[in-house]
Amino acid sequence: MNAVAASLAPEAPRTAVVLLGTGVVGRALLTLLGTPAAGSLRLVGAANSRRQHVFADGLRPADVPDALAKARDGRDNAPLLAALDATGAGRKVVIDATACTKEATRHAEWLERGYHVVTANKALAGGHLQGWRALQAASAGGAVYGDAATVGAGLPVLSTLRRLRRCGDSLLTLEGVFSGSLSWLFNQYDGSRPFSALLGDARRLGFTEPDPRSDLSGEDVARKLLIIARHAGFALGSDEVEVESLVPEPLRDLDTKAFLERLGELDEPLARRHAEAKAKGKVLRYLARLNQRGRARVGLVEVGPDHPASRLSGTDNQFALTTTRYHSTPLVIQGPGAGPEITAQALLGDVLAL
Ligand SMILES: NC(=O)C1=CN([C@@H]2O[C@H](COP(=O)(O)OP(=O)(O)OC[C@H]3O[C@@H](n4cnc5c(N)ncnc54)[C@H](O)[C@@H]3O)[C@@H](O)[C@H]2O)C=CC1
Ligand SMILES: N[C@@H](CC=O)C(=O)O
Repeated sequence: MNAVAASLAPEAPRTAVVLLGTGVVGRALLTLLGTPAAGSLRLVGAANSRRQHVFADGLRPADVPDALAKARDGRDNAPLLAALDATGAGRKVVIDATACTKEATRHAEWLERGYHVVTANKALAGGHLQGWRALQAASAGGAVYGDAATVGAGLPVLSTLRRLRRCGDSLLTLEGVFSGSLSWLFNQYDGSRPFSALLGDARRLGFTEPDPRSDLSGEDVARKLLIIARHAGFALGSDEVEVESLVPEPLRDLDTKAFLERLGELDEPLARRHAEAKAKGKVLRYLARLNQRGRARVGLVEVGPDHPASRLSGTDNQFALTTTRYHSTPLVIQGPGAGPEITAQALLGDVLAL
């Protein structure tokens, strides 16, 4: 019997959870919810974009895909929240493992109603400034916003920044590689295989967003930059980040399926950029930068062998934080920054920290 199954008991659990999103990250989380580490949690509902299943006495995580496959079409969050209420649990948690903007816009409302929210979905915190402000106001009521998975797939970036700020330190500048998929792509890309073929691999490995244009357009990196900058006190609007998109103009407005059929059109422009960089003894890296005046830019940069980002491997992210106290040398946080297992662990970690 797995850990969550063992907690399928009539008495009120300490923590009850519902899971939105059973894709790459959601499925990895279901696996973790079946381990002893999650023994104190009761999963009472799960949903994908089309269906949901609710069971107030607790769902075995392994049974969720089957339960959703058998459920009728239809989505409504009210029964999921009602299932949380019905448990009488001390901590009621909505876990958002979707990339859905509509769900993200509800985060503040859930917090206001007393549900803790643990999210991998960056669309609210990294979207319009108004949404960020709504989140801050809603969190003041006591419900917790677990956001570790939104930056660096759980690397201790936001927690470190919060800790520094509590001590009176402040962020001066920020630079690094904030995308696991773009890091993996440019760490691998040497011109021998088409960029589009590598992108196909990155999708299969679960590193990209559901629509990889969110990565290639710089949108996902810009969101992470905004989340960090806002945590550091920069009230940056989403239109204040200069973003270089790697998606050729004719591919920008296609639906996802049509875009995926034309991935080959990415190859020529990137092969050219790669050859130009190589001729100068440099490599390409997709960098995010925030300067002391709050000027923010994300885009493709040629970096020489002396640049720290030139030495990254795999899906490594790198966050170099220069602060009033980490001044002569930045505080650098580096490690894998994408992948279902580590992202799911970041979600579980935030739930267990409540
Ligand atoms: N893959 C990774 O390495 C990382 C992903 N993330 C974030 O995790 C989130 C999920 O990513 P993936 O699992 O890779 O995507 P995915 O496309 O594999 O899964 C998304 C899931 O959300 C569901 N969904 C969509 N709209 C929904 C709605 N309104 N209600 C309920 N379910 C809904 C879909 O049916 C699907 O099950 C995204 O926000 C992504 O940015 C964050 C850090 C790392
Ligand atoms: N698609 C994202 C996943 C994590 O946020 C990335 O590539 O970094």
